[in-house]
Amino acid sequence: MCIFVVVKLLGLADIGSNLRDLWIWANLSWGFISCVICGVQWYLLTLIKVTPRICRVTEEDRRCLNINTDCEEDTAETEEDKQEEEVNKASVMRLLAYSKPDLPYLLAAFLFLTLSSTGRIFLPYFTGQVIDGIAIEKSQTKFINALITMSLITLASAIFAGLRGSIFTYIMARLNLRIRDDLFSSITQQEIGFFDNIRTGDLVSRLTSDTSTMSDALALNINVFLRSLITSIGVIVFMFKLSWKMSLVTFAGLPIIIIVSKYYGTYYETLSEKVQDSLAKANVIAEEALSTMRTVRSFANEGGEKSRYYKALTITYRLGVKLALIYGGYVISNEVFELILTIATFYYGGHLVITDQLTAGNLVSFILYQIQLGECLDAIGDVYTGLMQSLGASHKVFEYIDRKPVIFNNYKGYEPDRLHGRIEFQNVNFSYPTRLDTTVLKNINISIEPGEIVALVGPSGGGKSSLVNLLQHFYETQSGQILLDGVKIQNYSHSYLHRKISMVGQEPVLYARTISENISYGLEEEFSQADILNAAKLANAHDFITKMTKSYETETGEKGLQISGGQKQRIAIARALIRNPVVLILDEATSALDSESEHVVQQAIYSNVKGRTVLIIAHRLSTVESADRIIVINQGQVAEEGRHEELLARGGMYANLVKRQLNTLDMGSSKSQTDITASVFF
Ligand SMILES: Nc1ncnc2c1ncn2[C@@H]1O[C@H](COP(=O)(O)OP(=O)(O)OP(=O)(O)O)[C@@H](O)[C@H]1O
Repeated sequence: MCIFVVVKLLGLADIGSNLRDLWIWANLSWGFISCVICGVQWYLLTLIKVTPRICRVTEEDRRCLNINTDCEEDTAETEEDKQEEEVNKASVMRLLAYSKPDLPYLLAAFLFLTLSSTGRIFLPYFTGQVIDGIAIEKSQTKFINALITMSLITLASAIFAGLRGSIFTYIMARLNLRIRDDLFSSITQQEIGFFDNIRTGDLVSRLTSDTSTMSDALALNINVFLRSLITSIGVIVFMFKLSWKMSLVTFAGLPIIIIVSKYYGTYYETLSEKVQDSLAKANVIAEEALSTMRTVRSFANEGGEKSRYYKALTITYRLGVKLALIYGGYVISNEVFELILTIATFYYGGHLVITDQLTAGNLVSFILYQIQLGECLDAIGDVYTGLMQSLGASHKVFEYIDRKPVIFNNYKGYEPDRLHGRIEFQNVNFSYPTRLDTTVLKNINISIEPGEIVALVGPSGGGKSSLVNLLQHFYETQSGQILLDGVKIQNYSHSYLHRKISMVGQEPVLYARTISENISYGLEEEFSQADILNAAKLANAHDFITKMTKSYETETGEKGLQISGGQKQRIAIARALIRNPVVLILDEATSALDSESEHVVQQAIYSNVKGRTVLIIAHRLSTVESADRIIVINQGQVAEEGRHEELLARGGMYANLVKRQLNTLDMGSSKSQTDITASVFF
């Protein structure tokens, strides 16, 4: 109907009707009004489809009519859309606020953008002038003048475009730096429970791809959007100036192209999102397999992992096929509509040139403008999708940047000059945040004196590691408190607490750095080379380190994979000892050592414990028996406590476990004494 109105107007103008006649405009207005009414009707029809009216159908109707929950889905979808819109609005504001420090650069970039876009608008006009000068007027002066003007405009526009591009890229780099820094710092502040619940791959993709997509929003999409918008406005003005009749032909056909593009675009976008999601799932599978390649190899499960990955990829592939079909349909229909529009323009333009209503040069200019407008509208469409993607990504990034950790790390807390190392657990009850329904520690009351060596023993899963996790303030207790020298651990400064309490964990993590850097990890220049050597000697690591060709400068590889398990443990012990901690926690820290090395390390620890409280979690009898006190933890409770001999005499759980252990050893009478002391206790 729109096209009909336009064609009627052009036809009347062409047969020489007086366009000032009222009846002509009344007729055209009627056509236009009916067009609007038609649009409104279509809109109302679409609304009916998604109104929750069907939802008022009773349960009985639903059963009789076998109506499913589609209507609920529809309403849910509209709710979701609304929410997404709100989120996008908030993200735009946030993104703009984030760009505040770049305001001077942004203003400069926008200035150059306006200048370069304005320059580009004049180019087709002068191209037409050159053609008119050559072909119609055959005037050398006219075409040379037009050529010079065109060259100057092109040159200026190129310089401005270059300046615009580099400033936007610079802004993008600055924005990226700020966002990544803020995001990484926010993530590293989160409580340990947060990391229990989230995949590392997820966080890494926030840090890498989402932050890039997000800065693209500003530097790339907004740049392209504004550039295309300014050019489009200028182009439309020129088109109407050259020929209002031809402009009407162009704009009559344009809505069809826009509707087709939007229809396909929305569908394409939804499918693309699905492809991205399925690809992310496949990536998780690949990441898991690649990061555990040793385990995969040792179970010879390469085939299993391959087929898991292939299955995930097949989903992406199927979606990809659908996407390809949709894309094909889109390109064909788009090209056909564009062809129709071009033919209409040439046909009508040719008619205008032949009837002397338009010059040939102006026709060429007009067609160039038409192409430019098509490009700009295409770019605006693409930018919209890109902008939405960026906003989606920025929403996720801001969610992490804004997240307040559940456990607050006190950065300016209590820092006494001297710490004695008295530890008290008072009525502690604890569940992990990921499993709140399971109480891991139940009413724990333990008091450890400064300088005492306490061994925590008990069956696996009893709660020993959870106790030391709490002592390091990795988690918050549900009730009760943990005191260090009579002060709640949460009142201490974060860095002070972790300088005074050092831990060597069950699977010590080394970084892909040199041995020397691993031992001094986190110490920031407050140590000497002698300190590193001393700590390594205490941990019985010095000898094996100096035997390596690069000695302390040997790289340990990713997660310390280039050295043995026992060597890794000794470096981790040296890393704990260099801090000269008041409380030393060894959670199965010597389990990978042979009994000889373990003995040396233990001697080193025991002879250096003066003024140091040591908490040892161990399964080996040799490690446990020489402790000042043994605490048996079973099912989250303190089952028994006392010295080795006392507990043996008491004949309780500890004694039973020792007896059972020794019986097992008696049966293997060929074992040496070393084997006995090294054997697994619990
Ligand atoms: N991060 C966690 N999230 C949820 N539950 C956990 C977590 N870590 C441990 N648990 C659970 O808490 C309970 C106590 O585990 P903990 O590691 O403290 O036992 P443990 O005595 O140190 O065992 P082991 O001797 O095998 O190291 C177990 O049931 C375990 O499954």
